[in-house]
Amino acid sequence: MGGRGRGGYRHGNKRGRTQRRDFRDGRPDVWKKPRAEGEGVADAERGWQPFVTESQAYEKYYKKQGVVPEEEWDLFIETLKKPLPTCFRINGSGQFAQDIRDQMQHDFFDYLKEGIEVDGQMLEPIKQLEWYPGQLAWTLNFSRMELRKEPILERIHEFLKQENEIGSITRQEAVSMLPPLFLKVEPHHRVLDMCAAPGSKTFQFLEMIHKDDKPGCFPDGLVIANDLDVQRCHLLIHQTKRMCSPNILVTNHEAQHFPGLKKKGREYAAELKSADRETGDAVEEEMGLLFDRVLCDVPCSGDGTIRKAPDIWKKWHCGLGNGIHPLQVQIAMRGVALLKVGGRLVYSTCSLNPVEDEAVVGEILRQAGGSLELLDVSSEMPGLKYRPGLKSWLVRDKRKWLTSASEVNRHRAGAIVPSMFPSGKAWDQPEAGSADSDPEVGSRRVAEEADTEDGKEKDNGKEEDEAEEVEEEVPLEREVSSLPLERCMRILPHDQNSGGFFIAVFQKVAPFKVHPKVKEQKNEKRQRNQFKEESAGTKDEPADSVKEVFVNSKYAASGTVKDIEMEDQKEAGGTDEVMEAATEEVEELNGRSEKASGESRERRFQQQGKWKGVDPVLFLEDEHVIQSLITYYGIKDSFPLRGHLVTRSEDVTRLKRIYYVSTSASEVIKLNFRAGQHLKMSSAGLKIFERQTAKETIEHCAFRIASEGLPVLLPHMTKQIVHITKADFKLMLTANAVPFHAFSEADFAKSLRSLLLGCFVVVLPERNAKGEIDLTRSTAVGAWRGRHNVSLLITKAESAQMLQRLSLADEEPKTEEKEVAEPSTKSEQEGTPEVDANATAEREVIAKSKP
Ligand SMILES: C[S@@+](CC[C@H](N)C(=O)[O-])C[C@H]1O[C@@H](n2cnc3c(N)ncnc32)[C@H](O)[C@@H]1O
Repeated sequence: MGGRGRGGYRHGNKRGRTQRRDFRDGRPDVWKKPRAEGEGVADAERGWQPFVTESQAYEKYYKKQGVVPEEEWDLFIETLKKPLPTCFRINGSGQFAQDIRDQMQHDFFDYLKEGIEVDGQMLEPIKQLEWYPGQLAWTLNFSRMELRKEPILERIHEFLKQENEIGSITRQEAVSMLPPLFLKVEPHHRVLDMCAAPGSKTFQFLEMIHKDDKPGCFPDGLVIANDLDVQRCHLLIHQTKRMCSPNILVTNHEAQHFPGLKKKGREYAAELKSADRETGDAVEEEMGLLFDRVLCDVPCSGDGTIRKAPDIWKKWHCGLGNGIHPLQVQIAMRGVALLKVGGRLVYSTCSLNPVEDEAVVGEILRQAGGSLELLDVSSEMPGLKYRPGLKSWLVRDKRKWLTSASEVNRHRAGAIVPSMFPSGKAWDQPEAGSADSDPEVGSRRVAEEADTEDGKEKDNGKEEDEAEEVEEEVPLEREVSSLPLERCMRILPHDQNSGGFFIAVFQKVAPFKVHPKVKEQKNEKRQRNQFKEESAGTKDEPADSVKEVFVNSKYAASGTVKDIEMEDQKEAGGTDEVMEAATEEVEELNGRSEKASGESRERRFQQQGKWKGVDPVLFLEDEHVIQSLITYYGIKDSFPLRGHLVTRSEDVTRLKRIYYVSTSASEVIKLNFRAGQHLKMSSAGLKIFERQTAKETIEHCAFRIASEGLPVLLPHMTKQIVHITKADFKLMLTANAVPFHAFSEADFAKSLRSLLLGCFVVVLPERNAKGEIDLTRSTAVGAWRGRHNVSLLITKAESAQMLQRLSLADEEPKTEEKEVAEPSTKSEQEGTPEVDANATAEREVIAKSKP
């Protein structure tokens, strides 16, 4: 749908509530000083200590790695100590996005082209991100104080805040916008976002998938957004809801073990039999769940985000990168296995560390053994300043700089693995011809061992870095990789006043075959874990593999990426309140049996494979329910319900919510059934119907339209719709339940009376030049028809936002002068759906407080 998530097709969804964080101020800003009693009081007197923005360990490490040319070092460090500018981009593309861009340009940015003076100081002008396609992204660098002092800046701030709230723009770190752009997602692509939460890049993928949508049509593509962390999955679901897309599945797996959904047993054998034996591998690749695009935005040390999270200065040590490297390789390799031949994969980190960056890319290429090409994408983003990837670097461990795996102490071999070095060669690489002679297997084996090392051994980088006082010699001889790692891109913060970032873009050129030895090791490991689990006899304990990753991800995320992303998300609308609501809903989907069995609601990591505690996604096949929906809302054949409605409950009588999935999502759900339900889905598609409880309406249809579902359903509805005038719409927005006789248009009251009791849709139509209703620009809101009056199914805040948006606020009537009756019967009050009880009560308060 044209305006999905872009403010174009405005409807009464929860965007207002989700986005109500201040555009700039909402984020807990670590740079912000705590509010002082008296503004003039000195920092020291107030007890506020500035962040320490230096770290010997960090500076030594990066100086020696040669990540930054010597002559730029001072500028690099100086930039790292400055707060990060704010960036935002206009959501979507096409005419609607260009209109907003032109409005911004004309109303605001043209005034600021030359910069602006505040307190005698010239501020930086607002700048376009040169490399962002369509000139749809900007960066601005004003402090709160500067915003307050200059009215034009204040107005810009307000404008951006409002547009962010209604979903026309998204605030996102500039460099974080890059991976989806390099993936070049098309509407027919199946995309896997392996480590997706909180979802800023998933949101971009959905925009790309829906970029050519016509009202009422869905693309063939699909986005599967996965994250290990259950709570972050909730955030992801919440974030992507804004797009109102049925083309999304949110899953909750360890990315390195993401299920391939390959069919097993007889069906699989039969298909293989009918295929050409010679190309058995290719056939195997084509079966199961494969993707056109894969993003591995992996967990990392996050030291590229140090400007936004200056606490990293204090926490940084070289063990962070070393510890997460094996997991990064594993995740990427799983991505490679799940990628179609011809497809693209992006590996990205917000770390500048070559051990997390080039070393992983090198290992991916070695393990992929010719099935992958590292692409030179330097011409794909004109204007983007970046540094080519390094071919040579060092590994630091136990206060030593190491040039190759041969220098690693045997007792450290579990923590410092060969793949961390430029050559990737194992220290004990066996003779050619032996079973272990393949270097990829050698390094893989050590990586696997590293997994099973105890956390203490891995985690000792900090003490060693802190203890270091003596300047040691740096080896002069360095290994140099023979791989084309210069095709990777590192973005240094001082290049374009951004965060630090690393990207590598791959193309799969041939089927990838996991080395039999690696397969064997994996199986052995799986069996070991199973055995341990069984002998421990504690079903509640996650398998060891899960624990290992838990350690790794905690390690990677502690105080860095996770927290920052989480804060970002909150800033983008994920308030605690919203998180709770989202959590509750997803828990209901995911965790009913978990709750029933008394397990902790807070449990974040669940078992892989045949998971428990998560209700499966089921197709709604109850003909009575489906028929009642079709009849009540007059749903056309152009919107097929059969095979597209899913639920989480087998018991139709207790069904609370119904979700709509696109054909592409439906196919994956079916495949999941055939393959034995290995995919653990936290959410599927978008919520389209919710159960209504009012007795008199249930006989017609037990479900009302959910706000997210309205934009996709409306173009296919023929019943329960009324068109409203601005004046009457305003009345509905400002008042509680409005009696039929209170509307100014007699015809409108008549059409209301002709509706069936229960849910209906109010449309404030916008017409195109030909006088036809343009649904993409019209406003549509779910409403409730009682016996004597009607009310909108939105909250007070959403009403207020809509009033403002429609520029109706100025012409508001004095609501109290216009008598608005209360619902006349108790049953009618009871008939108003629960979610609206608050909304209507809140609206009443507004109405009464109006002058
Ligand atoms: C860098 S963040 C991803 C940011 C995200 N791509 C975005 O743009 O909003 C890394 C994510 O990886 C998740 N994670 C950590 N270990 C993981 C694993 N083994 N499998 C899947 N996800 C993992 C973390 O929960 C975190 O949400």
